[in-house]
Amino acid sequence: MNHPPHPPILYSFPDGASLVASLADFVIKAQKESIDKKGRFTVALSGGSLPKMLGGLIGNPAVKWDKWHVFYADERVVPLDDPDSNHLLCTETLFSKVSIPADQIHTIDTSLLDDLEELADMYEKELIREFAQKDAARFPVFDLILLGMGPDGHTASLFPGHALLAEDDRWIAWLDDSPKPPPKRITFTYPVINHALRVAFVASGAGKVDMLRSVLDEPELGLPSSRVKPASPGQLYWFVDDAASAAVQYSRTVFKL
Ligand SMILES: O=C(O)[C@H](O)[C@@H](O)[C@H](O)[C@H](O)COP(=O)(O)O
Repeated sequence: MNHPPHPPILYSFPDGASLVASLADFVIKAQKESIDKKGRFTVALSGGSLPKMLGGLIGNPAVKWDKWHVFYADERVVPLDDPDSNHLLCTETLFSKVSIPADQIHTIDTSLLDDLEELADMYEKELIREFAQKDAARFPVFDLILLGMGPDGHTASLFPGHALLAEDDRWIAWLDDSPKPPPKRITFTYPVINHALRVAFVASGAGKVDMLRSVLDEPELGLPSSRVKPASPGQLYWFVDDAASAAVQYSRTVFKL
């Protein structure tokens, strides 16, 4: 059956503080719906500024951290204590300040295997264990995948022109030729991203203005971030600031707290 995607919902905020606060409200609402339905909340995180943008959740009594199951939309294949590690970033920025049970944080443990394909297989198997029996679907259905957008339009570790943009079978892929260092990475594929119930991009700053316009107003360019189109009933959201959305023609919802 064909499930055409809903159009993206774009929320634009005057400043970082209101973006952070509204993103926290959005995540808490998604969390409540998921826990009410299934008793758990499955979330995928990315690197960049994203973990910091989740700061509105820290210390918020509405967040049921013990129900969170956290995964990585992508990871740089470096030691887990390397400053380039997304896991290190998320640990320092978020996990060390909240109480997610350690076995519910699904690290891509780069210390276990040198071989990228084996590492991707290992993480894919971990996802299959967590999702396949529970959701009985061909691809996992995440409650929420949180993504950033790079200045070249990449998201997760899906880069413009890369062969992985066409991957339609695997859940987890690997690459050793990332145009942005470090070169070795593990990443969710589009089938995983586009089966999620909710995908939210978070992007801020004037440095994103041209790329955000291209991604939203020129989907025909096929930029990696434009290819994020969760199938119905999934929904794509953009949480951005007004500096990033200044050139966008696509309809905007301006949030007032
Ligand atoms: O893996 C990487 O190279 C980065 O983590 C990258 O994917 C980042 O998430 C985006 O460039 C958005 O970054 P900002 O949100 O910091 O702009």
